[in-house]
Amino acid sequence: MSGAAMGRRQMGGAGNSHHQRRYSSDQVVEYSRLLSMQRGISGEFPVPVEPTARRLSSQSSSQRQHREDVYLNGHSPGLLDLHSIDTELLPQAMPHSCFTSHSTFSLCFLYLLDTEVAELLPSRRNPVPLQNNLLKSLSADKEKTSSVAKIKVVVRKRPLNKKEIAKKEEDIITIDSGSSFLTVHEMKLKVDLTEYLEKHEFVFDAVLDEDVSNDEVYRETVEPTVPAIFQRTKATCFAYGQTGNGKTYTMQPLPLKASQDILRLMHHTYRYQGFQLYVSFFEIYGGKLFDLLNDRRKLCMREDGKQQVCIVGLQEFRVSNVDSIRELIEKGNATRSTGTTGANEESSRSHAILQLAIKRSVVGSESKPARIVGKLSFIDLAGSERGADTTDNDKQTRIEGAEINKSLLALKECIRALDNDQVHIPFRGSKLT
Ligand SMILES: Nc1ncnc2c1ncn2[C@@H]1O[C@H](COP(=O)(O)OP(=O)(O)OP(=O)(O)O)[C@@H](O)[C@H]1O
Repeated sequence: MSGAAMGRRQMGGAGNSHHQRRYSSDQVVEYSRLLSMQRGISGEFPVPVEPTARRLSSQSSSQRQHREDVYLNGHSPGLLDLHSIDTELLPQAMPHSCFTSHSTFSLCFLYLLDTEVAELLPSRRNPVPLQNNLLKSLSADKEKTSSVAKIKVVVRKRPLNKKEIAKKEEDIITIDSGSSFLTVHEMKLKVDLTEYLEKHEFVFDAVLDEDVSNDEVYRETVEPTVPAIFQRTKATCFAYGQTGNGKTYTMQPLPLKASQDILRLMHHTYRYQGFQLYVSFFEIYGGKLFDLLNDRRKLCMREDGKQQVCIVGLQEFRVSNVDSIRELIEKGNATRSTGTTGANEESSRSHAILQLAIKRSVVGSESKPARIVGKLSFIDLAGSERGADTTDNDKQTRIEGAEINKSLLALKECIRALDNDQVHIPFRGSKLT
């Protein structure tokens, strides 16, 4: 569906210009911006039909060469550390305040991990191998010297929904199958008001098309991190994107799949080594914390003597089989705050954080509390919203939207500070951070 629609758009314009982004972080920013802007023009194009295959094969060899050059000269799709993430990872998205579900139909799906884990991860699948030795050594150095975290950015496209199809909205993204590229087609107007399409190509660590299953999403994103959490690593996987673009749909199956793998490792590879698995699930709603596994009990966030942030009163459940984990996850999901926005009838109005903690008791002192070894956190962020998406909504929904955007802005500030190696990271900007 999307391919054909894309072809139509491309051919429908009076001309084509072609932009390729050079840095992954720019990609995230520019990508969000472009997607946001499309709303105003959706459904306004002439629609001559041009199948995707023809469109792609009609690309000139120089275009293809250019694309390869970009890959070889700086688009190593390896694990990104924060130094390679542009400081403007999220900010442009927020001030633009023009998020819309109607033609923004993909989400950025990221995970961050502690430095230790980078070495433990299997080597990435590079669609185009780095051939330049200098580049190779630079990227190796970068991986080694990354002092804070590693980040991997995966984008998943969702299909147009019924509402969008009914409104004859256009699909503005094409993905070359098996590649890490995606193209956003932006309609522009010349000074003489003739329309033309500008193509923007983006490279991410991975790009998943609309027909990709949740299992494949898991394999691409979370699965490689699971063994690492037995090796004193904390990994965080979060879904970012505007309201209605599929964050919850994508995130919900992941913790259960991860738990299955964790239990398998505990019962086989790490058998008799004293590892235990704990589940906790809470949400941040309106700047306050609520335990989703304990009747939405209000929780407090405190810093201990070691400057570690603790969530006081959060219930953790020790689990040893998949069924009990499934029950807990379902219970938490059912308790989560949802509402309706102009863009999503069942919109999550909170950031939901599900944590799978691996603990271990010291041999010989089983009576003492087990110590944490590693943690896998899944954060289903609330969707960012633009003002126009909330005009139909009541006051409460608009207040929620403002609070959500505020916390996402704080998240952006932290990523920016980490990226700039700043001494002060504004983690106190929001409960989320
Ligand atoms: N990849 C997909 N394939 C099929 N349907 C999808 C896909 N992604 C999302 N959807 C559908 O789109 C709708 C909105 O998705 P979802 O609730 O996950 O969005 P969201 O980003 O979590 O929104 P919000 O931020 O408002 O909570 C749902 O009905 C969901 O089933």
